[in-house]
Amino acid sequence: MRKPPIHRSFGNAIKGLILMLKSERNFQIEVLALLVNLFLIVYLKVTEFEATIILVVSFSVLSLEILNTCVEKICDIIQPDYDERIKIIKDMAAGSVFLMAIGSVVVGVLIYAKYLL
Ligand SMILES: Nc1ncnc2c1ncn2[C@@H]1O[C@H](COP(=O)(O)OP(=O)(O)OP(=O)(O)O)[C@@H](O)[C@H]1O
Repeated sequence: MRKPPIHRSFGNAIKGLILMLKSERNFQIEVLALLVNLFLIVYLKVTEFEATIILVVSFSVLSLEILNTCVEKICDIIQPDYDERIKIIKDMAAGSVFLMAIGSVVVGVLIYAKYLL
C-alpha cells in the first residue's frame, strides 16, 4: 500500500486530536491543565529548563490519555461484555495515565512552590 502524503498523515493525526477534544472529558481537563501551565510559565517567568520539564510532563499526560482511550476502544471492540481480563487491561492502561498525572502534580508543586510561596 502506498504511503499517504505527509500532509494527509498530519491531517489524520489532527482529526484524532479533535475527536479526543470533543468526546473525552479527561482529555479536556488535561488540555485545560496545559493551558493553565502555559499561563503560569509566562506569568511566573519560570526558567527555560523548568518550562521544558513542565511541558514534557503535560504533553506526556495528554499522549498517555490518548493511548488509554485507544486501549479502551480496542477492548470494547474485542469484548463488549463484562470480562475479568478486559478489566485488568483497562485498569492497567488507566493506571499509566494516573501515574503520569501524579508525576505532573509533583513536578508542578516542586517547580511552582518557589515562585508562589
Ligand atoms: N468489558 C469490561 N469488562 C470488565 N470491566 C470493564 C469492562 N469495561 C470497563 N470495565 C471497567 O470499567 C472501567 C472503566 O472503563 P471504561 O471503558 O468505561 O472507561 P472510561 O469510563 O472511559 O474510564 P477512564 O476514565 O479510565 O477513561 C475499567 O477501568 C474497568 O475496570
